[in-house]
Amino acid sequence: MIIAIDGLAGSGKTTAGKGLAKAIGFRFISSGQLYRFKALEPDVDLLEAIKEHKLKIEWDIEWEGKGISAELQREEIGSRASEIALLREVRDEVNNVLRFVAEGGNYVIEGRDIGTVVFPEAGVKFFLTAEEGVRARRRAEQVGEEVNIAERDERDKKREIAPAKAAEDAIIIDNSYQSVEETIKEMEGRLPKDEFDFQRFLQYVLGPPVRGLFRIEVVKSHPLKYGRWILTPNHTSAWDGVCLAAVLQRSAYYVAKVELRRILGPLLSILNAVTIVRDTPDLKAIKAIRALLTKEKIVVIYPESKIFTDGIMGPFKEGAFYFLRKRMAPVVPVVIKGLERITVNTFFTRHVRIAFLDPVYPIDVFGLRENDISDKVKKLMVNAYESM
Ligand SMILES: Nc1ncnc2c1ncn2[C@@H]1O[C@H](COP(=O)(O)OP(=O)(O)OP(=O)(O)O)[C@@H](O)[C@H]1O
Ligand SMILES: Nc1ccn([C@@H]2O[C@H](COP(=O)(O)O)[C@@H](O)[C@H]2O)c(=O)n1
Repeated sequence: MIIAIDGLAGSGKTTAGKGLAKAIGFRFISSGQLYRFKALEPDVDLLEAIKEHKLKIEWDIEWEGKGISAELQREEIGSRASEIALLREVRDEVNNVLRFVAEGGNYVIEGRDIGTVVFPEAGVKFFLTAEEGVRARRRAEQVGEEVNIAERDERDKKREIAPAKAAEDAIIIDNSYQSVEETIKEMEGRLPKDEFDFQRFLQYVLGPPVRGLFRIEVVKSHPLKYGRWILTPNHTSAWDGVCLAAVLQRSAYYVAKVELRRILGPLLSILNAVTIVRDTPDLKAIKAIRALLTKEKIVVIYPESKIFTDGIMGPFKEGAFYFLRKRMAPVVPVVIKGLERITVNTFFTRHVRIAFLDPVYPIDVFGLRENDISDKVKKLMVNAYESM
């Protein structure tokens, strides 16, 4: 999901955008930083640098392994950036890079034309504004020098290509007299929520007893309330899907082998399962998963594809990482420990621990093959399992 934040200089796009991204577990990109980088290094081909992993633009810009945000923040660079931002070829280059990096990810992206030009299909669009005097004072405090914000506003608003303006469907927030926290809270309150379904009902009703019965402890969490995610848990028991559902704040769509339909029948659909024929490229299932991700849902795919009861993870099938390599969604590796070799005698003495590892985004694995991606994620999961 893309959340676009546009607005004029000093309206708080970067500060509130980063805060929102942290609160909801998304990554953040400042497009202004890219224009600033282009002003500083005009000869660098941005897309090539990204593909070679030399330029990192998420959160703060890193160039050849070095953070350069302080340098980019200088007023002189900001002013030069707003001049080169008038040029069509520079805008096209920056926009291509933004679209390339963000494809299939969950991002908050700030700028002047994110909702109007770069991502007109963004899931939510905000336009932040504040009185000119307030913005000028904020900017001056940030850079420690007097700032002519009116001149920059004029250039950004009146330029012919992609002028800074609110998209027709943008939510406009005037934060002149708001704290940063109030602005973030207001934005989060405007994000689209999932519709209530049967699985969500079960999570409400059965979540607390299941958490109590298995003494579930989430040892590492990641916010998953919004956006599209693929969860790839290890599979030690038929109960791990139940334990996972009991700690999620949303419904998830479980990818299950088609044979389960014979046992569970229509209950499978009510529980949001997507059935898959194993060991073949099941195009129907791939299409169904792609559609769910486009609708910003959570999909659970077991990379081992069957249960390994003894706590030693089995070989990972590459299919789970197809959607990551095809840039459709980030993967959150999930490690579940404490359900191994479950028997009637040990059922009531379980202490289940669950870790949601840091998400792996399509851009992180650009250039890797599916089996390299699967090895990389398995290594992360095995290390986490052994340390839990
Ligand atoms: N309600 C608020 N929301 C966001 N930022 C605020 C708010 N109140 C004060 N600020 C302050 O405003 C300053 C300017 O914010 P920020 O740099 O995020 O603006 P910006 O819109 O990204 O500006 P630019 O486009 O020039 O980079 C920051 O120091 C921030 O702490
Ligand atoms: N989407 C964008 C983002 C920025 N610009 C131009 O870059 C200048 C620097 O941006 P900051 O947000 O870091 O201040 C800005 O003044 C704009 O001229 C842009 O055109 N489009």
